[in-house]
Formats: sequence, C-alpha cells, structure tokens
Amino acid sequence: MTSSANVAGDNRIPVNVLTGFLGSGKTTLLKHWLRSPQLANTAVIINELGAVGLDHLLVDNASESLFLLDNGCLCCAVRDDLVQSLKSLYERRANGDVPAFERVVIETTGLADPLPVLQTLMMADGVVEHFRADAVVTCVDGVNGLETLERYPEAQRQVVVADLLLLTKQDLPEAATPALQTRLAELNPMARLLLVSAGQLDPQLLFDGSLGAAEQAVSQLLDDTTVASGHSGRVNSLVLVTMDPIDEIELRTWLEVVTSVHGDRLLRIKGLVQLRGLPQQPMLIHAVQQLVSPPELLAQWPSADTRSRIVLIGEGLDEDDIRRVFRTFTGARLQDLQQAPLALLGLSNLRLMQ
Ligand SMILES: Nc1nc2c(ncn2[C@@H]2O[C@H](COP(=O)(O)OP(=O)(O)OP(=O)(O)O)[C@@H](O)[C@H]2O)c(=O)[nH]1
Repeated sequence: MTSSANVAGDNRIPVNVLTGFLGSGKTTLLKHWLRSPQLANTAVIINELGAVGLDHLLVDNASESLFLLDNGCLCCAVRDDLVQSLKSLYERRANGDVPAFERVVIETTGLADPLPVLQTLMMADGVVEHFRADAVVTCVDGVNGLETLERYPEAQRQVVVADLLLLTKQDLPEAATPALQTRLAELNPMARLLLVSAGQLDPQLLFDGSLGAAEQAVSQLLDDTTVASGHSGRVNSLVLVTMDPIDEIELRTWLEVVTSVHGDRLLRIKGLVQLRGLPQQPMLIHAVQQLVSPPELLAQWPSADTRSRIVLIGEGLDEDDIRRVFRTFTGARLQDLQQAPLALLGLSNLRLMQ
C-alpha cells in the first residue's frame, strides 16, 4: 500500500510518522519539506521531550496546522492523547476551523518507539476511520548513528520499522557511512536507503508509490525478536530558562565545556538564547552528543517569549550541577519553571496546541 493517491477507494488521510534518534535530523528535514508545494496542505504534529518545546517554533509552517504535543513521549503512557489529538484535528478540519489538510506528518521524539504510535494509527477507534498509516520515515545520524544503534534499543526499533531510511549529515567529513549502511541493511533490508545532506530531499517520494506503507514495517517488527524493545529508561531531560542576556563568547565556552565534561552521557542540547546587545535576534544552538553545530543567529524570535531556553537531554544528568556550571560560565540567573523541570519520559501531560 502506498500514498492516498494510489490507494483505490481509500479516502482516508495518510499519516507519515517521521522518526529517528535524538538529533538525527528530523526537524531539519521537516523544515525543508514544509517549504515545498507538495506538502503545502500538511498538518504537522510535533511530539517533544522536555518541559519546553522548541521544534514547533523552528518549523515555519505556512499553513496554520502545526501542533505541538509536548512534555511526554507519544509511545508511552500518553498514547491516548494522540488519539484525542487526531480526532480533534479531524473534527476541526471538518468544521473548517483549520485548513483542509490532505496529509499529516507526526514527528516523534528522538526516544520514541514508533511501534505503539503506528499501532494507534492502525487500530484506534475514531482514528482508523479517518486516517491511515502511510510510509514511516526514519532519520539516522550519519555521524553518531552506528554507536547509537548499539547503545539504544529505541534507535534500533526506529530503523526496523522504517519504509524509508535517511542517512543524514552526509556533508560532514565525520560521516561514517559504509559500516553504518551495512548495519542498517542487517536491521532492515526491506527499507529504501537514501543519503541526505541538510534535509535536502524531494518530498515527492511520499506520493510516487515507491515506498511501502507502515503495515509492512509493523508486521516485520512484530515478527522480529532480535531487536531490543522499549526505552533504555536512563534518559532524562532538563531545561535552563533565563531572562538575563548572555554573552556570546561565554555561551560558546559553556557549550564546549558541557559537551566535553558530560561526554557521551549528554545526548542532545538545543536552545534559543538571547545574546547581550542583540535583544531582537535569538541565537539557535544545537549539539548532538559531542558534535556542536555552528550556532545560528535567527532574524527574529519565533514567538513573543524572548527568554533564553535551553533543553538538555542525557543519561542521568545532574540538574543542580548543570545549572551551577551554567551560572558560573554565563552569570545568568536561572528561573524555576512552573511546570516540572525534569520531564521524565511519558510522565508529563500531553497537550494539543495551535
Ligand atoms: N551538517 C549537517 N547538520 C545537520 C544535518 N541534519 C541535521 N543537522 C544538524 O543537526 C542538529 C540536529 O538536527 P535536528 O533536525 O534538530 O534533529 P532532530 O532529529 O529534529 O532532533 P531532536 O528533535 O532533538 O530529536 C542541528 O544542528 C542540525 O542543523 C545535515 O544533513 N548536515
């Protein structure tokens, strides 16, 4: 089965699950895709870990159908909320409250096991009547991917369930492709594999019938007993929030220090930072394990909130220690968040936002 245009008599709205481990390039791909005319009528659901969702701010979706499911992992205790969200999305579409989208893309958290998400799409009452699971797209980090596959069962399951595997970051000299490709072919020989740089991939692929659909991938995963299941369970996240502007050099130094001190226990940093002397233009920072991306000055803040917000995800991160080191390097006073600052997997509330 392939995209809606090719499924005779099936008028249900196709849903693509976009998954991949932390920092593998999902949002980069999504941003690129949503600029293309083929995906102009696409509703997007972004599921994020951490007490402060940022990805939805960074995706400049031309349509108004962009939703954030934050603070919990779709595959865990909050699965019912995905059902409610899809039902509500469909009702709002029927009532003309949101544009008449023709496709949905769900970007999972980097730690999601995609199987329960797909099972929800395929079986939940109120969902299967209106939506059908289409191709699963999995990003695999071309730099860290091999090691990540060995360390994290989530990453393996994301690969096994894929119809399309995208090996990202091919522009980086650190990209270690051949061994990783061999491993991916072992885990999922059926999936199509493409090499990608900076999210540059034509979304026409979703429509042309060349990909499988999620059903195949799911049955493959259910049959495959060699793939480890579930969450590794050691991962936590925390967020640093401050109203104090931060010196750029101090910020860059802190980034180098925190990534090297915590080594491979630190999986992900992303944040928007208000620099001293530049109140109108936030700096976007990203690190994936020890690879720090060049910080990027954005033209403007994506929302009215101009506080610096930095999300860190890792294994057993000591929040007090990280806050102390951040204060030491930047001098910034950190806020205590109203919501629980440590958003453990699946324990927080899920909500639907526009
Ligand atoms: N050089 C290079 N950098 C990339 C590429 N794809 C993603 N990145 C960078 O990798 C970092 C993480 O990319 P994202 O697209 O945010 O990854 P993600 O999978 O959405 O991350 P999470 O939502 O945290 O799981 C960012 O700094 C991106 O700019 C690529 O193909 N080449």
